[in-house]
Amino acid sequence: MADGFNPLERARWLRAEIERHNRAYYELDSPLISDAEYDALFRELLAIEDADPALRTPDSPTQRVGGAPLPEFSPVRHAQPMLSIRTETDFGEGGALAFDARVRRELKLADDAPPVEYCAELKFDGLAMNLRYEHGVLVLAATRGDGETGEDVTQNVRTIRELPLRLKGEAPAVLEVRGEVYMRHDDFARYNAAATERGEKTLVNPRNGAAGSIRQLDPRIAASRPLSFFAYGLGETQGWTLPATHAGILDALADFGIPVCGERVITAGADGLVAFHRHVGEARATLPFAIDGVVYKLNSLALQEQLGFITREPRWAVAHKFPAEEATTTVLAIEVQVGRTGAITPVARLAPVFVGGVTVTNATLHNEDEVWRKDVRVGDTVIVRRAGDVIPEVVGVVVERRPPGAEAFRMKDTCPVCGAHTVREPGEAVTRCSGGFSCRAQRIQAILHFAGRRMMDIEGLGERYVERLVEFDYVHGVADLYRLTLGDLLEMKQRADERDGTVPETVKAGQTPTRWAENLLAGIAASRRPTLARLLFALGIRHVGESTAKTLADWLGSIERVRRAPAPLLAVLPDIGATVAAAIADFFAEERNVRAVDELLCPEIGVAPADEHAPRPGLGERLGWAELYAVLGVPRLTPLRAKQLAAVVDGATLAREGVNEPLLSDAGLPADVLAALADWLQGRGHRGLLAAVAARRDELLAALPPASALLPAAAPLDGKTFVLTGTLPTLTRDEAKALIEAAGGRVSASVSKKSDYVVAGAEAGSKLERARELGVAVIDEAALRDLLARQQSPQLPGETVEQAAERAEHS
Ligand SMILES: NC(=O)c1ccc[n+]([C@@H]2O[C@H](COP(=O)([O-])OP(=O)(O)OC[C@H]3O[C@@H](n4cnc5c(N)ncnc54)[C@H](O)[C@@H]3O)[C@@H](O)[C@H]2O)c1
Ligand SMILES: [Zn+2]
Repeated sequence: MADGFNPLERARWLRAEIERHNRAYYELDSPLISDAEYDALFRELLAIEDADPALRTPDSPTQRVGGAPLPEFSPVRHAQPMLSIRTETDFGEGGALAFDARVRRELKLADDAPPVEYCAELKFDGLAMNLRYEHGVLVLAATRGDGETGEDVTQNVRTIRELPLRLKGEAPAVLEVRGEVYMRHDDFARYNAAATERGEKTLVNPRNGAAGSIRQLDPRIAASRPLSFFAYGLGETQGWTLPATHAGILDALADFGIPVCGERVITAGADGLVAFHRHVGEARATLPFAIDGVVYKLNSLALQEQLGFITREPRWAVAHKFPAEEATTTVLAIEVQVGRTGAITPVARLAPVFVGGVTVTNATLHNEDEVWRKDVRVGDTVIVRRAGDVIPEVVGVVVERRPPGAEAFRMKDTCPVCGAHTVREPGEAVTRCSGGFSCRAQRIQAILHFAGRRMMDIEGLGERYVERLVEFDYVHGVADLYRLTLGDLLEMKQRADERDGTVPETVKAGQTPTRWAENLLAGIAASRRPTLARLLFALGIRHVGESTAKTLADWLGSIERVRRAPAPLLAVLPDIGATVAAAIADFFAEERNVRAVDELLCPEIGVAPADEHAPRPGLGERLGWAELYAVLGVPRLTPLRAKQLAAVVDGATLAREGVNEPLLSDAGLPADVLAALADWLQGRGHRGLLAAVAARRDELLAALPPASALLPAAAPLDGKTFVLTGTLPTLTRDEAKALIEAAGGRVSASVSKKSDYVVAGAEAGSKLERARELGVAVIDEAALRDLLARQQSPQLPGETVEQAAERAEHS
């Protein structure tokens, strides 16, 4: 042949290649290529064999089903062969039209004959299974294998909880149920999370998870993997009058107690099939399990019989697939991206591949651990997944196709953008650039976030402009956006064009060359009066997402109040909690952030929330004594205990009467907490503080004083470890321990390098020696009391430290 194409050779090669993939897929449950690629090979072979039937060998994969059964399992000869189904490759309406047309032709229906009735189901993406019930009892479960002979996996199938071991109702002598074993998305995720935790291998996808679990030799392993089942047809039956339709069979199986998927319809004609395909395509992402298409079946069993079978598939059924959500491609490079909070995310640059309906050129690798866990390397062949709108991700590597010399990925210890060193907090998966706002990448991302649609919604301020504005230093912080002039923007564009060597775009009809800049300035100006929630979200405070920003805006009503609210007070707002409250406090503790907010709000720039209001009326009610107790920072008084305390005594009474037994015995607080409370009340100025808060509660709530006002400094012994030894002059060992713990310290039994102090009394023994050896500070009871007394007296709003101390003296 002129072009060197030899169909005989090609067919041979395709057969060998398909065999190889069948083995990897069916026998080893670890495919080397994506289904789409496999299907392409299979179609090509079909086409060659169709063009020249002489090339069709009896052992061609087109003439057979699946793969050989594994020798580890007992073989099961199927009473009726388990076939495959023909796949329509047209993902659009064409697939449904072609099937309906074929059925009508083969049934020899006249053009004006009424539409054919079909049963349409989902095509579950799992593993085909034949369940044999004899007199209602499950006696055998077998895989499809090569269609003739499967594997006996009864032990493993018995572990599927939703499958009845005994059928409901009056069961026939023999009933073989055909269906799919699959793994639900949530079970898959939960299993993988647990496996990761145990340091075990994770499952690549639910399909492989199901297939791999069923073909475990150890039924305990299968039992540990959460599997599910849906029936879709029958094998052999004895002693049963078959229903007249396929839909009738499914209903009957459901009545026997076998799981049958509810997403099925009886419909008529090509239109009905098209509608079902479209409907399922839209619902696909929300289904709790994976499907790879829908299946159409002629509903009437009589008509099914009339059509019969060809080699490996019935003529009366077809699979109409959806575009694959997974594909294989190669990794061209692994780059890292720096996000708004400095988080460094590895990203795989990929050879372009069509998946999930779009061309994908990169996929997130999440973080360093993920890259390691999946061991993705440059040059690797990887399986990429893109489902719905989610960011494409690399699900796994085809290790067999790794080129020699491919090197494992290593995260550099400096930021690729600013060169600052990177840090990874213990217990965190994320590596961050420590450059903060001096890192250009972080600045760019912060500004992009600020301008985003759900934040300040600055029209026209896309990635390209932000990059240039930052790069050429027209914008450093977000406030600078509002200082930009037309001159700045045009100059920036000119500099960028000169540097990039781009010819300025030719003037489009009706567009002046400055139109874009005017539009951008108009977009910036139009963003000046956002809602408070948007502004708060836009600031990019860690953990403050859209809904948290809304809560803050709702309850507090002004950015000033959000800034001044003490963290424990924020923490009692609905759905905020300690982490978020701490993040907000951290944000405003940074000088630069305060300055940025001040700048934005200054009259010259004129960004101002359009909806400031007084604190929500309910705030005063909500901040009952429970919350105020929590705010006051009494040691050991967790929010829950604060609630218990508030249930029996308000702050004014407590300030007046102190911890007295009859008053507090109803609170149900542990003795050590009561002791800590009593102790706290003895502390300098605490009673006075409580009384003052009680007297001025409404005022305080309205003003939401600065954080420093209501909060004691960190407990004096926070994080310090003590060891007690010998007999102290006045304190018992338990009392000393309680005091230390109430002040945030820890008492340990033995001296180590980690000990901060050894408190030694009379007749101290070996611990004292050990402390001296290790150079740990040794103190006596008096010194301990000094440490305990170092607690500062909290201030009230507007008070200096001195004034607070003075007030404390007088109380
Ligand atoms: N990636 C690879 O290397 C590789 C190798 C071999 C096969 N494959 C994939 O497997 C497919 C071929 O395998 P197949 O022969 O099992 O065909 P198939 O999976 O495309 O279709 C037949 C199977 O569909 C299942 N099914 C799910 N829902 C059903 C329903 N409602 N009614 C009837 N059957 C239903 C049954 O288990 C049945 O055996 C190929 O299209 C390819 O995508 C991939
Ligand atoms: Zn950096």
